[in-house]
Amino acid sequence: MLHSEQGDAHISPSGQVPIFLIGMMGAGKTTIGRGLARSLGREFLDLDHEIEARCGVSIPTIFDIEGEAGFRRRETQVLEEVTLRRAVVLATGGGAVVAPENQALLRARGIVLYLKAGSDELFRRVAKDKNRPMLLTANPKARIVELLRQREPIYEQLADYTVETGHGSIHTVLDAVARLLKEHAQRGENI
Ligand SMILES: Nc1ncnc2c1ncn2[C@@H]1O[C@H](COP(=O)(O)OP(=O)(O)OP(=O)(O)O)[C@@H](O)[C@H]1O
Ligand SMILES: O=C(O)C1=C[C@@H](O)[C@@H](O)[C@H](O)C1
Ligand SMILES: [Mg+2]
Repeated sequence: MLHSEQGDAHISPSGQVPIFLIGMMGAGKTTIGRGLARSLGREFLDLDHEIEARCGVSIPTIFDIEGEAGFRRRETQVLEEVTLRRAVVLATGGGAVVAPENQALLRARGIVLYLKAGSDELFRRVAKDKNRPMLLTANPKARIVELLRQREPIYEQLADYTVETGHGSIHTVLDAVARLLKEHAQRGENI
């Protein structure tokens, strides 16, 4: 549910409430986010890309220079800024939900949609991609299992809606999201 913060969120004109996608690496936040934004006629923002644009370097480089703690500080700063944008679909980073201050921003400022997939499928999707510093370990599959175990309760607790993305096509997921948002609007909720 959309909780108003400083009284601003609930007075957004129709079509202005930001939609935040949360979930693990490979769950489809970027892919589904782009498609959803296109179908709603909204701007699409990706938190990881916004961080990279502001820093002028890639996320792996930020991890190399500043470590995870430095990346997380930057992630919170950029999240604070981009969650104020109206009428956007925002794909967050896989770990953006962990910091309590980030949870508060997401909860207060928009509709939170959890894209959920199991560890086998997540691993299949990200295995060949070297751009994910959290997975640069001897056993990336075990790392995904562990991160999912830690984060799943946070994703579940933060989500207004959850959509399974581990099976079926991108099209099927986009249809399911569109249906949820339509029902949300039909209940008289802001969107
Ligand atoms: N049903 C589906 N829903 C979403 N993505 C799917 C689906 N089926 C296959 N895919 C593929 O899974 C991959 C999802 O990767 P994507 O980069 O969108 O994830 P992400 O959640 O943004 O990850 P990260 O947090 O690392 O940025 C894409 O290559 C996409 O084509
Ligand atoms: O799951 C994570 O902790 C991360 C996911 C990516 O989206 C990036 O934000 C970064 O690689 C960290
Ligand atoms: Mg992404």
